[in-house]
Amino acid sequence: MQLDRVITVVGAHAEGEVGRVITGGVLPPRGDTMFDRMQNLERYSGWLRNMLLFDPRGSVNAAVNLITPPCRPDADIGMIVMESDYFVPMSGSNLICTVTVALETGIVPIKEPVTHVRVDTPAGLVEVEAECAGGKCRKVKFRNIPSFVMHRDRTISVPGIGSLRVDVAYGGMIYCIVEAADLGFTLDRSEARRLVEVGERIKAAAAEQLPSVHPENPGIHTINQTEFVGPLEIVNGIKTSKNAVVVSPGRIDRCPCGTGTSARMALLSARGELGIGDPFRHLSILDTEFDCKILETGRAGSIPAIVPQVSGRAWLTGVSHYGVDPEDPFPEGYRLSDTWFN
Ligand SMILES: O=C(O)[C@H]1NCC[C@@H]1O
Repeated sequence: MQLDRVITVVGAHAEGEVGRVITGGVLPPRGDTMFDRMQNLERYSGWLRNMLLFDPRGSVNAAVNLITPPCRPDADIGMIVMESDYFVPMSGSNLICTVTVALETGIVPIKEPVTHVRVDTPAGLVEVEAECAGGKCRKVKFRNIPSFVMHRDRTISVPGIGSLRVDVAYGGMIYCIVEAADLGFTLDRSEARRLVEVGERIKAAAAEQLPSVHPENPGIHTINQTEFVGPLEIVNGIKTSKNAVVVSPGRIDRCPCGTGTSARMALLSARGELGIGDPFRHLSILDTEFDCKILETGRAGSIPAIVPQVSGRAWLTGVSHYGVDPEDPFPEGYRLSDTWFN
């Protein structure tokens, strides 16, 4: 066996969504903030994402995370999320996977019954309460960064669809939020492929027609996901809804999407449909769940925001060592449109 660049990765999924975590073989990128580090990793070490996520070592449904020392003195770890098309400031499922892996592999010592972990992310500090028992992490509850509405009740023109009413909100990434019923969707699993096709078209149109920039960090800009939402209903006394986020280049988030949930809670709050402290249950296309609420109001620059809390669970799936045979014609992998959409 001859392998260059041997990298250790612990596999995990959060409520169905794959979030692999690098635990060895990669040095932290340079940068004074986690946002700088994320940009430097993308600029100078794009091969890492390509090698681990593209075929033949990865697959379109996965994301990979790098744990680093934090930049902030008040944080315990840093986290950089690499998704197939974007290095993203924050991701709920990837945070849940990263914290669970950090705890269950001993990178962060477990304290039972609750371990507090402060995660320095490119989007800001995210405080985590991890419920732990028997040496395992059984629930990750996190206080996300301030989330807010960027465009309300706008009409865009989408090729092949025509006029469509949408909202745009930020929850760690920028989402174009669409009522699924407006396009005849019920968010059943059987609709996954069609949701992807339509969702990618909506994303492209919305990104062009509704410029969106974070008021405190101009480096965070442009709609990069479509979130289809179902009706808000009361189930067993809890405000409950289903959603399906289309993750580029074209697949459905398997979990209820932590950043999409945060963006949606900001919209529900702006519409007067979700108050501070109201329990909110968000379901994925697989019917897995995040339990959530709005903790308090906040601000992003001068824009009113909410501070969301999201909780869910991750499970470890294995440990792998990835490397590159020096004779391999695909050291950085490849993407083929049968599964990669583009
Ligand atoms: O939970 C989230 O925020 C996400 N899951 C995959 C796509 C988003 O990063």
